[in-house]
Amino acid sequence: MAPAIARVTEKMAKPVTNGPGPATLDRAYVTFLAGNGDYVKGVIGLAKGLRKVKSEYPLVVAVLPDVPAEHRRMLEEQGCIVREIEPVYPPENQTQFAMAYYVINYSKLRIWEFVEYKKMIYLDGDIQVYDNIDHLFDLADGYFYAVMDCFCEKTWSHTPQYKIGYCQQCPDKVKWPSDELGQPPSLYFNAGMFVFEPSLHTYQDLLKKLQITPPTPFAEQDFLNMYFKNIYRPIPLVYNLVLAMLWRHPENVELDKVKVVHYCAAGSKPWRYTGKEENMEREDIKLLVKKWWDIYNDESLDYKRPVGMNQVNVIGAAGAVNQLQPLIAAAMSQAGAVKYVTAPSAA
Ligand SMILES: O=c1ccn([C@@H]2O[C@H](COP(=O)(O)OP(=O)(O)O)[C@@H](O)[C@H]2O)c(=O)[nH]1
Ligand SMILES: OC[C@H]1O[C@H](O[C@@H]2[C@@H](O)[C@H](O)[C@@H](O)[C@H](O)[C@@H]2O)[C@H](O)[C@@H](O)[C@H]1O
Ligand SMILES: [Mn+2]
Repeated sequence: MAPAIARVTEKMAKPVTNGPGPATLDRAYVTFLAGNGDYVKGVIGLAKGLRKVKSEYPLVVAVLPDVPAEHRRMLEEQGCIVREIEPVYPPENQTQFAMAYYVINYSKLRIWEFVEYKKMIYLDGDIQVYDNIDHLFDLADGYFYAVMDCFCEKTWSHTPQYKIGYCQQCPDKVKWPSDELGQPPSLYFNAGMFVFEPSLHTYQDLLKKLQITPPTPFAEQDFLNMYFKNIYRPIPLVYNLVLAMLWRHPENVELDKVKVVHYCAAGSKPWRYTGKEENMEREDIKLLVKKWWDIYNDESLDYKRPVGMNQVNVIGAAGAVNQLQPLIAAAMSQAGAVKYVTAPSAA
C-alpha cells in the first residue's frame, strides 16, 4: 500500500498566531554554508529566488568559521542575516560517507539553537524556490515536515532497499519482503528542506544523541531521520524536487507544479554545470539549470537596502505589519492546508 503522503486540501490549517494580533513574524528561512568555494553562489541564488517569490521572511545563513569575510559581505549585501556557527562532528568512526564531504553537514544541527525564531524552514544552498512557500510556516506545531527521498540512485547502493530495488516512492512496484527482511524502512525524508521549530532542549538532545550514534553514509540526513522518526510528517514533493525523481519516478512528478527544486543529483549544481554527467543532458535538467541562472543573473532581484530604514517610526512599523495580515490570510486560504493521513506505522 502506497505510503500516505500529505495532501493539500482547500483550507489552510488555522494560522499559528499568538492570539488576535498579527500572525507571529518570528519566522525565517535558514540555510547552511561551509568552505570558501562556490556554494556561496547557491546561497546568493536562493536569497534572490526567495525575493522573486516575494517571501515575507528573511534568509538566515549559518556559516562555518571557514567562510571568508568576502563571502559573508556578499551575503549581507543580498539582505541575508549571517550567523557564524561552530562545526559539529560525529563520533570517531570508520564509516564511508556517501560523499566524503558529508561529514561537515552535521554542522546543520546548530540551527536548532536559533531560538529567536519560533518556526524556520531549512533549505540547502543547492535549492531554488520558484513559487512562494511561506504558507508552510503555518503548518501545525509539534511536527517535522519534509519531503520523502528516493532510494534508487547509486548513492544508495549500500542499502538493502537498493539491492532489492525497493523504493518508498513506488512501494507496490517491488514489494518489501517482510518475511525475509522484517519491517520495511520507516518513511525517510531528504534533509535538504524541512520545516522545524528551533528549541534549546531539542538542540542539546540532538548533540547528546549524536555522540552515541554510529555515523552512517548519509551523515546528518540519516541521523535526523532517526531522531524525528515519530513526528515526521511527509509533505508533497513539490516542496523539494530531488532531481533524480525525474528519471527514477517521472510518474510522481508534475514539473509545472513544482515549487522547490533541489539540485542534488551528481553534476546538477547549476554553478558547476557542464552537462557531462549521467542524465545531465536531459532537456528538463537544462531548463532547470537555465531557470536557476536566470534568477542568479537578474540584477533587478538584488537586495535594495531600504532608504532611511532606521527613521521608520513605531507606528509606521506596526502599520507595515497590519498590511501583512491580510496578505498572510490570503496566502493561507489560497495555499490550502496540508492534511495528513498518518501512514500506517512502517516500523
Ligand atoms: O562544500 C560545501 C558542501 C555543502 N555545503 C552546504 O551543505 C549543503 C548540503 O550539501 P549538498 O547540497 O552538496 O548535499 P546533496 O543535497 O547534494 O547531497 C549544501 O547545500 C550547502 O548548503 C556547503 O556550504 N559547502
Ligand atoms: O549529508 C547527507 C546529504 O544527504 C542528502 O543528499 C542526498 C540524498 O538526497 C540522496 O537521496 C540522493 O540520492 C543524493 O543524490 C543526495 O546527495 C541531502 O540532500 C543533503 O542535504 C545532505 O543531507
Ligand atoms: Mn543539497
